[in-house]
Amino acid sequence: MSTTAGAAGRRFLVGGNWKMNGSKASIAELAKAWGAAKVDDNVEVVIGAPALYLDYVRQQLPASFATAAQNSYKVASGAFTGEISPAMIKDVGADWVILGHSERRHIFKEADELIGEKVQHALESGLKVIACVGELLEEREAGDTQKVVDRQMHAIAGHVSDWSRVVIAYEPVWAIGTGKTASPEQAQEVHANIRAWLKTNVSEDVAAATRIIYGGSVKPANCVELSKKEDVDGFLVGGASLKPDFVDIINCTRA
Ligand SMILES: O=C(CO)COP(=O)(O)O
Repeated sequence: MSTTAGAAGRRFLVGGNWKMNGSKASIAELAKAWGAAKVDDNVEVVIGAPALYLDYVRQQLPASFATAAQNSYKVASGAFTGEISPAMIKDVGADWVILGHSERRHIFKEADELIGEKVQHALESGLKVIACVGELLEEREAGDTQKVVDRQMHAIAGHVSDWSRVVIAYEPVWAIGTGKTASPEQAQEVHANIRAWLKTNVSEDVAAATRIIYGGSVKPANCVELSKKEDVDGFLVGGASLKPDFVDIINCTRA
């Protein structure tokens, strides 16, 4: 899609996923750079910060940037050492949570069903959700990309009460942190298939309205071409969201 609200009317969304990176000093520096930059205000920006810094990030970032946690548990409170809840995320002023990221799935062994339960509880608690799907390299090479993504979509969709608060992030695992971006054609193919899956399994309206964003080695140098694809409604950016020129990615549909 070449404009910030294309023919389908989906607002372009650029998310930053800082993962386990940053410090108070680096956050203050980034916030200063971004605050001084010219940012396309048609684009929705969501910054996923480490939970510990959410409160600080909310204070530092421009008010138009929303904030996200990178994970949350499936209940509001209780004896779950080390976990955080959607209620806590909201309490510190963040509106979003990223769930089902491939690092949660593969390093921390989160299963489809748990991710579905987390999505359900986050939505019931009033958060907006960036729900991630994506295949491993061996799954792509075996020709199983769509089978894997469909299975992950099924586990998420069964728990969604309000699709207007869900964004799907397609992040092929082989493209994350590797410098190997999916080509615009590869991204478009999977995004179109996800939209078709939504049409068949949820509804035509949800399929048309839901934003499907791409993640995996997105940077200023490749974001413009990716953004031109019809079913690419934004990005979830890892490493490049820790740099001042992340604003070039936010502004990519103006390029
Ligand atoms: O995992 C990602 C975003 O959630 C992508 O990370 P990179 O942009 O560093 O490849």
